[in-house]
Amino acid sequence: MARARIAPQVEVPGLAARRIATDIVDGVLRRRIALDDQLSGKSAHLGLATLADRDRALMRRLAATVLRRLGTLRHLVGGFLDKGFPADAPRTEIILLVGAAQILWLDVPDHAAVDLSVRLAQADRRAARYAGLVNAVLRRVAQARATFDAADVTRDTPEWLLKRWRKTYGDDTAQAIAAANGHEPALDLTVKQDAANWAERLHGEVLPTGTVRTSAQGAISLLPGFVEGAWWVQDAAASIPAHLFGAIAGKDVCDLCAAPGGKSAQLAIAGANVIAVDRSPARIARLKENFARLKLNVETVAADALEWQPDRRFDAVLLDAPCTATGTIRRHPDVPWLKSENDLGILTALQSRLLDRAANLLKPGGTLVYCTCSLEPEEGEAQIADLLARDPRLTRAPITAAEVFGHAEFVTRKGELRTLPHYLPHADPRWSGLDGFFAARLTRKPD
Ligand SMILES: C[S@@+](CC[C@H](N)C(=O)[O-])C[C@H]1O[C@@H](n2cnc3c(N)ncnc32)[C@H](O)[C@@H]1O
Repeated sequence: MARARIAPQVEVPGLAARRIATDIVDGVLRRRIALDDQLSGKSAHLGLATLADRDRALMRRLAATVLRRLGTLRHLVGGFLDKGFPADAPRTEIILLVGAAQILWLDVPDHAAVDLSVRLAQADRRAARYAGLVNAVLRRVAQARATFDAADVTRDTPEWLLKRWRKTYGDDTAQAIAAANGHEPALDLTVKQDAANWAERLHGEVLPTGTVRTSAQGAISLLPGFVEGAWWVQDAAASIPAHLFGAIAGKDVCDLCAAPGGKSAQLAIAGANVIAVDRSPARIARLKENFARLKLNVETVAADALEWQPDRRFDAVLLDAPCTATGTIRRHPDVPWLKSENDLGILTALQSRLLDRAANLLKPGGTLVYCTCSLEPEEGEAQIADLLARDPRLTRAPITAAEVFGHAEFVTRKGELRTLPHYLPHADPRWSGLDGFFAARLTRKPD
């Protein structure tokens, strides 16, 4: 291929949003940095501050769409490349995927998607020589749009993960989970009080869980109710475990993996005396910010739960353990591309040590709720079965359908919570679904 000159980048409208989306997708796929970490906080992309609100929203949507539909995009675009994606200029692949996502799913005219992608290639030292290829391939993507079947979402789940879900849940359910993960979900909020009023103000609806689900777009901090601390962002499924303690007012509760604090906040609002522990000082700082905004008072401890030695035991312990997070792919489309089967072994070992610790922190007669946002049974059902086998002080306190807002499909035969991303169906897929969560409730026998 002929050597191409690198074009100085002329800032045409919309180019910065595409460039930053390309950087961020590249950051996930090649540098393995989580999407959220690139969008806010200390590692956030420096260019974000330069984008107008509209461009920032477009950029986020673009990066998330590429990650959500990565397998489909690679399949379609790869089909137009005789020699595969250029190995000597890896950014070319990302530019092509970002361009194709605009043509297939975003409201961007084809010529703009192609032109901006060519400009991105021209400005990159290595990809510049492939600018002509980017132009030709994206034109073919535009021509193929009408006939390409983009509905086969199973391509968007890595093979190892799909294989596990088929084994655990059967082919049809695995397919339904993959399909649910293909849709951008609505925003879920847990409100301090008066859900119906907030649903109206935010043009949303109240789900059976009490969650307010809204299609509100844009910066969260600009939505009504944020500044005064009327609500916080929390998926409907994530709000269920805290309810499993029942009447908790006045009880001493320890939340062992607490940050950023959604479940501690629910417990504090329900009247519990909460102590929120988390290993990460940065995440504890975020939790404190959240609690200040929500005007809630909670004791916090930045410590490793495995080493932390409190001077008392607790009526209730919540362990929302670190996990592969494979139940949250709808909201975190980078998860399948950042996690591998190796992570599972490391995390399950940590979870079982944390469970032993949690059991030791309970008063006799106390209640332990364990939960993970994983679809993998090793991080849920199997952890509890193993714990019950090795710790005779504990018994399962089965969860009933009535406790999970009448949703019998959320409860397993053993009385554990198991939500799947395709539950809570709605005619509009963006309004349906909830995270895949597991939860079990155990009690410690009196000494
Ligand atoms: C699933 S998140 C918790 C989410 C939180 N419960 C909520 O509802 O907002 C898991 C948390 O566990 C923390 N963590 C991981 N290992 C830990 C350990 N050994 N001790 C304490 N916290 C830990 C992580 O820093 C992370 O904040």
